Amino acid sequence: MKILSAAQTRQLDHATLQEQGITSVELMERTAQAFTEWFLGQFAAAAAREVLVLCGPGNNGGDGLAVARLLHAAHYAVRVALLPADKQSADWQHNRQRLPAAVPVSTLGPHGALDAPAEGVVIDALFGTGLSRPLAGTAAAVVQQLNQANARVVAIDLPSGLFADATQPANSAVVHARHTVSFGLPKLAFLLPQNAAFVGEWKVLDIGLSPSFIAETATPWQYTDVATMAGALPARPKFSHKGTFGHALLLAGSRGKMGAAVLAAGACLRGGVGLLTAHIPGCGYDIFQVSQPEAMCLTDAQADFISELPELKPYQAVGIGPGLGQAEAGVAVLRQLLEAANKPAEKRPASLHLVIDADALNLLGQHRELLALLPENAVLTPHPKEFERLTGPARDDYHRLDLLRDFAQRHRCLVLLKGAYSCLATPTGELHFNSTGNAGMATGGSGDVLTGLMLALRAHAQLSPFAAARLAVYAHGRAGDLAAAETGQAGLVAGDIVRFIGPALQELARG
Ligand SMILES: NC(=O)C1=CN([C@@H]2O[C@H](COP(=O)(O)OP(=O)(O)OC[C@H]3O[C@@H](n4cnc5c(N)ncnc54)[C@H](OP(=O)(O)O)[C@@H]3O)[C@@H](O)[C@H]2O)[C@@H](O)CC1
Ligand SMILES: [K+]
Repeated sequence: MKILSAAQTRQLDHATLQEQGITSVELMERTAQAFTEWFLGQFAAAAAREVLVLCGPGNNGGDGLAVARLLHAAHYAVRVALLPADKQSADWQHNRQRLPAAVPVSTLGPHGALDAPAEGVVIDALFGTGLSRPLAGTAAAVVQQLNQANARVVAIDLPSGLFADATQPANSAVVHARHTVSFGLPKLAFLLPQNAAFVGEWKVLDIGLSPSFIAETATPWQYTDVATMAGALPARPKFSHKGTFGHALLLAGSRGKMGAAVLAAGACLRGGVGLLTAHIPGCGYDIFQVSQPEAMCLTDAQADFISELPELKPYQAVGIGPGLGQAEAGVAVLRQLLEAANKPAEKRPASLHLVIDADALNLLGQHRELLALLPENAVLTPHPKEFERLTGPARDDYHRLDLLRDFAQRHRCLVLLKGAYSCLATPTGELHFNSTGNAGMATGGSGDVLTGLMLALRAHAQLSPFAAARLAVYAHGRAGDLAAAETGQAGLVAGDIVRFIGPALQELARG
């Protein structure tokens, strides 16, 4: 699913009107009906039936007026408060006229009490995608009052004061919504941690916006949802054997961190790899063999950390990082691996796929000269701190996305920035935000599980580097969601994610 800019969203609205031969008032009515239907489902309890709708001067306010009329018709106790303005949009005026006289209407002032319903809901229809500058004056005062009242706020389209696709100045007034209900496509702002307190739970409702305009419009931002991923895992051919699904090598573990190697290996095996060999420090041999009998095991000359790179010929994919530690010997191993992957094709296995994570990323951050050796389509899986060690600090989440895009393009690699909406950057400059996963997965070992699953899918001959990476992050999140349904988020541990990789992949299998 694409994510469009605020400007493209306006064009999409216009294209929809032209294509479907409807007026903007009719589209506004469709929008208000979709919102109201969602609202009735969400707030059916008697106590929630007192509603204050705050309306700005544009079409977002027009949506609010139409919603007020529809909720009044559904027997909610609705009040409307208008933001004073020099002019209102034509569709706003249309819906103002249609508002039944029985709905009380007041005008907001900078000092007047907001009088938010204690048990009910405030609908924020002050500003949407037409926000052209930070809020000031009465609008800012109203938003501050609203936030202080700690009211249950539902924002229409966007929390007022929040830009759809750009950062707003620090300390500017933005509504803190419990729910944000938007239309057609998600907005970039919803996916960034810095906006979490403003956006709350978000939802996108289908209002039949022009599919052809969406298909033809170019955007770097994509949202990987369930529809995107249907059938993403190729079926296993009947006459396949273990070689069909690749032989992966995992370089992982150090004294005290063998669990990372065990978890990554488990995820790789559950990810459907044909064969897995792990190269681990000597101290981990018994631990590893006992806990992962399906994997083969090579031990390093060193007992406590990895100091050697094994012969790479048998493998299609190599994963390095989980529990590696930051011993200096790891730098030489990483350098040798990158050099081997860069050697001319006849001297190394065809298409050696690399997955680089955790301590291997920290080593890269400490030795940035190694970045020049990254082979094309290597996948790096940093969390924001690890990413910062590679690129330097970001000013805000939008700047971080710029750094991410730039890094992936410059080094021609895939970079997965992990977070609530993990973002996969491609060498061609696309940013794919993942939709699965939950806060229970913010727990030790979760990243190691992702590395193992990523490794399995990169070893899979039928998946392109990008398809494998996107599938891995989606399935990892989905496995976490299935696990949390059983354990709850607090009780979820990384091993639970491994257990649910099979069911998650099964949902995504091509029929
Ligand atoms: N078009 C359609 O068919 C559909 C549209 N839909 C709905 O319309 C919404 C977009 O509507 P919109 O474009 O009218 O913008 P909106 O956010 O209401 O505000 C614009 C007004 O606010 C003003 N203004 C801006 N910033 C300000 C500030 N800081 N402080 C004070 N004033 C400020 C601005 O004035 P100006 O910038 O010109 O000075 C202008 O007067 C969209 O989010 C969705 O809810 C849906 O129903 C789907 C169908
Ligand atoms: K709004």
